[in-house]
Amino acid sequence: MVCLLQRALNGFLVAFQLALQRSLIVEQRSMTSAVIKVAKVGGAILDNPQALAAFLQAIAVSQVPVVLVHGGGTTVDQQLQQAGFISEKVNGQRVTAVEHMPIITGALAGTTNKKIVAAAHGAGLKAVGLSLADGPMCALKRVAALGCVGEPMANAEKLPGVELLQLLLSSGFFPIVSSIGLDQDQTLCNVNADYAAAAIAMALNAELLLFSDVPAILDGHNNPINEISLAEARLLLSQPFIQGGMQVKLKAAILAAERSRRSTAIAGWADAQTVVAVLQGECLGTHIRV
Ligand SMILES: Nc1ncnc2c1ncn2[C@@H]1O[C@H](COP(=O)(O)OP(=O)(O)O)[C@@H](O)[C@H]1O
Ligand SMILES: CC(=O)N[C@@H](CCC(=O)OP(=O)(O)O)C(=O)O
Repeated sequence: MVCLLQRALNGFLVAFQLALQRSLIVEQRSMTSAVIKVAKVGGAILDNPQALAAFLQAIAVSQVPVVLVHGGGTTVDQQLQQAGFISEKVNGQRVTAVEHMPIITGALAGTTNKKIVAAAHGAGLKAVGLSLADGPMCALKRVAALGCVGEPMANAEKLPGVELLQLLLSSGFFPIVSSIGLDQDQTLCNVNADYAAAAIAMALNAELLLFSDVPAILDGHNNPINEISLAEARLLLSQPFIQGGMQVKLKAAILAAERSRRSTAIAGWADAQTVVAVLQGECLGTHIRV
């Protein structure tokens, strides 16, 4: 009798394990076939460890394949200042002297990247820290007027770093990418993180979601702008209330929407529920429709 019961129990356990395995495989398959999202988070989130943890938790629960590109402008400001350097921005991009590059590389590809990797492990994600230079992920042309600054160039062929990202995603890893890249002479360059995210989104044919310290693009009366067409977004660029970092962000969003023919979003990172909703395709923040 005991023996029969034991056998029935074993049979049940085997069937249960098989069902579990099958559902995990189905879930993994649907994760890898879903549209990839390239999420970019501004560096200001690092000043708020609780918000960073909640943001990463939101990515973990969203069940969406995500590549995270991060900024770190505030950390760069602090570290350049500590070293006695004066730094300025032109139209939202940092003028980067060659002697600033070791500090900027350390701040973005080192301190910032590894702090986010550590926090992502805390959220249960299999985080891997990379930079644009790994592979590499995109080709850059120097913007001579800004010093050691690179801007992504459109690339017909898939670069090895893009394949690396696809490999990592298909194995369940969570790539976290800083915006330090290489120009055509293989020299390190500082790249604005919004442009870096747009370039990766285009290369992966992914959807671009730019998370910032503001909930949306605000109009001249400080009201959030919700859904706009690509044509309306282009017109917005010349409006006087689009200033500094938002100029670059809007340009990056337009570029990605134009090239990938996918809607892009500019939303806030401060509320984790908003982050989950945006990752799952809800129209919160500013959406540029294609
Ligand atoms: N029209 C606008 N709507 C919203 N934010 C704007 C606007 N114009 C300028 N900004 C500024 O842009 C900032 C976001 O850009 P940035 O500082 O580069 O953020 P991030 O680090 O998230 O990329 C906001 O904090 C705000 O101060
Ligand atoms: C060329 C350029 O502007 N590089 C940026 C890179 C970091 C960044 O973009 O950070 P945020 O997203 O936090 O602003 C910089 O040096 O600040």
